[in-house]
Amino acid sequence: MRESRIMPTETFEFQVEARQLLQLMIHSVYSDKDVFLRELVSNASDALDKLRLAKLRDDSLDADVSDLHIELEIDKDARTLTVRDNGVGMSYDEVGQLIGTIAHSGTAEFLRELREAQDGAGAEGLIGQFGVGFYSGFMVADEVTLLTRRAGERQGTRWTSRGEGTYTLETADDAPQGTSVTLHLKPADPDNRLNDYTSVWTVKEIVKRYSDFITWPIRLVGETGDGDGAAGPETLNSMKALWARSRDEVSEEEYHELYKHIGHDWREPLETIQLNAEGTFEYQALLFVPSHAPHDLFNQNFKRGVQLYVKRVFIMDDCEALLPPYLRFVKGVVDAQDLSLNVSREILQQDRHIAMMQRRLTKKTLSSLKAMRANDAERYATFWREFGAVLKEGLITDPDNRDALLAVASFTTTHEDGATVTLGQYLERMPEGQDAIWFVTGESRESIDNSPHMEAFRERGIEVLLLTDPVDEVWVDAVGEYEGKPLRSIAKGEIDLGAREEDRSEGEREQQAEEYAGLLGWMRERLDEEVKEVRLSTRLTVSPACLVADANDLTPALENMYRGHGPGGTRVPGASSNSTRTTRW
Ligand SMILES: Nc1ncnc2c1ncn2[C@@H]1O[C@H](COP(=O)(O)OP(=O)(O)OP(=O)(O)O)[C@@H](O)[C@H]1O
Repeated sequence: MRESRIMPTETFEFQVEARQLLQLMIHSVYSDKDVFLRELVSNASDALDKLRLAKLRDDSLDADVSDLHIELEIDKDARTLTVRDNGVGMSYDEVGQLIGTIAHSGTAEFLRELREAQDGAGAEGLIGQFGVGFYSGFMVADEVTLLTRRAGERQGTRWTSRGEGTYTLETADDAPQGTSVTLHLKPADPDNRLNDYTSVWTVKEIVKRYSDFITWPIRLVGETGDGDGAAGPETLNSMKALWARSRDEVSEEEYHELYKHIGHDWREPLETIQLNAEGTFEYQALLFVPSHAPHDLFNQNFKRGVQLYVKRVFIMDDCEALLPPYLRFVKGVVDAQDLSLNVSREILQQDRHIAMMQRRLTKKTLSSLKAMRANDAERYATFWREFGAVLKEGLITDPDNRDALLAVASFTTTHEDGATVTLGQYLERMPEGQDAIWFVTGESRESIDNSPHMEAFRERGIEVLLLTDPVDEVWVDAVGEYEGKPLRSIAKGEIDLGAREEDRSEGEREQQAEEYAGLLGWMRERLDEEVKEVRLSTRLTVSPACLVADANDLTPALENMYRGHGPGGTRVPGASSNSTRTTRW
């Protein structure tokens, strides 16, 4: 037991961002206010997971884990609803840190997006993404009290706020282990979708809808509306671990609610992937592909990975060893039978079984994406728009799965506006005699369209892949060729597209070269510092001149990126090289 200390009641100001968020909650942009209960139950469930794990790892921890559960208590007279757990709880300092501030890095961006979305339909979706769970209580309550005691500590803490800029903190001697959050409910206002949360029926219905899969019992105590309650408190959820059940037993809605719980997302996932591995090393996995890319997907410290359970016991969030970095957008649960409960991140990185699991989960995910592409083009287009740039990193870092990745990697081309093709489809419609897969890279579609390099290709009707993600510069190099056809940049090296009717004959070209030799020589001299060579070209039809890189050089877009002018903070794995240029006239 830790020493207790008496702290007088102190009033604190919310951090600026927290205050802004609270204001948004109070004047809620979120039409479905019922979700506050999902958020509080979700926090309670996490707190129970944490305590069970802490006790497993340290048996001397002075905490009771004999009946871990969540309680919902309704008091109609006082118009309160309390969500209580006997989980890990929080210390006095933790309450101040976790509840009074917003630790999430993306908060500033979130607030900006939220303000922009205020008038649009997007605002609702944003809230779920940014871990503002606890604050959602202020959508339905005008005062919130949190009483908590950290497992192993003697003294508790009481936190109270009306959400108006300040909160109070005081020590409490009467706090049981765990946390209770009491909401002093606003009057019901069905017109604004503010339901009566003192209604037993309403509360039961919300739990069933949003939290049925929570693996801890959620019990209704106090006013249960069921007579004298002699049969003991009623458990509202079925507690079924969805990943351990066969797919035909579980509804899509149930999967989606689990996704929202673990993915901290409000929207439905795009795809649900289930895997049940039997044999010497058994595990079950339930993976989800979100429908939207998170705002920090390309940040170096993006938290990636799925939740790891061992025999139904939660072990860790963000277990990155189970999927490669290019699948970092995948969320889900993996429950392994034969791992130690004490397994650490370091051990996982070196474990041979984990490496096998990663291989299998990767293949399963890629085959699901392939099936999605084949069966539901529209859904796949959403997937590719959101996550294509990430998946393409795999073309560089995961040669073993390169074919599977190329089977789903989709590119816009000069042929069909908006429609995408795989390299396979490009080859299928490639005219006889074409000896390369042509591509162009650039920062945007517009810059590509205006590129003089496109002229000859446009003129001859040769299909060109339009690549605008920074990673494109690198994977085309790493992959090099597809089915024997080299991938070639239209902006690099000598290009011979074959003669057209109106093209000049060899003799004429030689004559021209002689005619312009003086001018070219003069230019070469003047531009000596800037370019390697100046020569006549057939690749232009309208523009007078263009810059061309040598076949092995960086393209201008990549060069820009390395100089720090490119898309900020973006990581491109495996890039290298330096640059020289040729100017053509
Ligand atoms: N019932 C609880 N027991 C113990 N700690 C809690 C409880 N509720 C909240 N916390 C702590 O407060 C933190 C902030 O909670 P909050 O709901 O605001 O965000 P979050 O849970 O981290 O994110 P999200 O809502 O996206 O899950 C939690 O991460 C947790 O550490």
